Order: sequence, then structure tokens, then C-alpha cells
Amino acid sequence: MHPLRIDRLVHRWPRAERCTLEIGALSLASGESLFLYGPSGCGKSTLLSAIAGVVDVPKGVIRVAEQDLGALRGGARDRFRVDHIGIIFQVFNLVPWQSALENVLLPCTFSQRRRVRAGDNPAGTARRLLDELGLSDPALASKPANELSVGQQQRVAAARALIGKPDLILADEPTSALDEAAKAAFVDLLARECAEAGAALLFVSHDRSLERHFDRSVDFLELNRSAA
Ligand SMILES: Nc1ncnc2c1ncn2[C@@H]1O[C@H](COP(=O)(O)OP(=O)(O)OP(=O)(O)O)[C@@H](O)[C@H]1O
Repeated sequence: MHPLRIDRLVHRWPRAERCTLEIGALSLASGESLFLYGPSGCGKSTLLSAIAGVVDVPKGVIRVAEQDLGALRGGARDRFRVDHIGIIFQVFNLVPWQSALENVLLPCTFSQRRRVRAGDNPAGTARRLLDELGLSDPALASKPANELSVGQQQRVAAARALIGKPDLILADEPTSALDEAAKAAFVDLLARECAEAGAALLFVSHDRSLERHFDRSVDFLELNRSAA
């Protein structure tokens, strides 16, 4: 089973002069981590949005866990996304008034698959993930997300993406607010947690200093013919 397989993908934003994406092929094996690097504005976030099924692609096929996303519509696509994909956004998109623990458990409230895969005690699993990601203090787990530091919020977002073992984790430059040492530590931890959960990791960034933490790295401008 491939967590991700992309074939001849083309995407153009409305009113854009040219295509943002023209990608021949890209695939990820289970447990594999891929670092996709490229300059600001080259289309990395657009690619992740297409894989997450939040923007439509008029041409090409995106398969997540062997499911063709183009064959799913509306609610079915939304359910598929939360069942199979964990997403760490550039801005973490935490629910600000909910505690760190409640934020981590969110996918389990929307997805039965994630709830079952989180084990008999999803709250215990959430605490373990927070602990492994460096938020072991119970006082932090019960704090509202908007009272956490940026680095702490990032760890909550990573735990939320990982809970219930989705097949694929998409990470959109989640380290931009951190200093060099914290960045490296976070990426290392994230790659390890993904490998342990058997999830494939697609991490996009402009910062090549992070490259060494991943199994494979690809230059977005080479992958994407529209940049040529
Ligand atoms: N919702 C949108 N509507 C129209 N155009 C968009 C939209 N989102 C992005 N774009 C355009 O698509 C191109 C690629 O943007 P994208 O955000 O994918 O780049 P990126 O590589 O992720 O950049 P960054 O590293 O700065 O986040 C840009 O020219 C941008 O203006």
C-alpha cells in the first residue's frame, strides 16, 4: 500500500497566468519521510492542499492510501481526509479556547477510524504523544491553546496530526517560528514519531538545513515542470 501516489497532476489557480502545478509523478512508501524544498511562492502549499483534497485538481490523479481523491465528493472526501491524513499547517490552526489535550483528541471526535486506532484510551494516547513530543507537564496539557508558546503549539499540532495513526502526515513549514536548535529537534522528533506510527511524512520547506532528518529529499522546482 502506498500512502501517496500522484500521477500527471495539473493545477491552475483562477485568473493565474500559468499553472502552479505540473507534476509528473510522486509517490511515498509507508513509513517513508520526504523533504520537498523550494523557494517561497513556488507552489508547495498548493500541492499539499491538493493532496489534502481542499483544492480540486482538474487533471491528474492523487491517490491517498490507494484511494483516488477525485472519485470522492464533498462530505465523503472530508471524512476520508480526517481518517487517513494528519496535517500540520504553517499556522497551526489549533482551536484557541480548547486545551492542548482536547486539540490533540479532535481527529478522534471526527473519525471513528482514528479513534479506534488511538487505542482503548485515546486520552492516554494523546498524553503519551504530548509527552514524547516534549510536553510532559500535565499543567500544559490542560492549558488553552492560545496560552501556549509557539513552540508548544507546534508540538500540539504535531500530536494532533499523529493521533490515530493516519497513513500520511502533511507538514507545511511548521518550523518557521523556531530557532535553529528547536527546529532540528522538532523535525527529528516528528520524523521518528511518523516512522514509529508507520505513517509516511511529506514535509515542505524552503529551509534546506532540515534536509538531513529525512529519508529522501526532492527539489520542488525539478519536480514541478511548470517552474521550468
Ligand atoms: N487561494 C489562492 N488563490 C489564488 N492563487 C493562489 C492561492 N493560493 C496560492 N496562490 C498562488 O499560487 C502560487 C503558489 O503559492 P503557494 O502558497 O503554493 O507557494 P509556497 O511554495 O507554499 O510558498 P511559501 O513557501 O511562501 O508558503 C503563488 O503564486 C500564490 O500567489
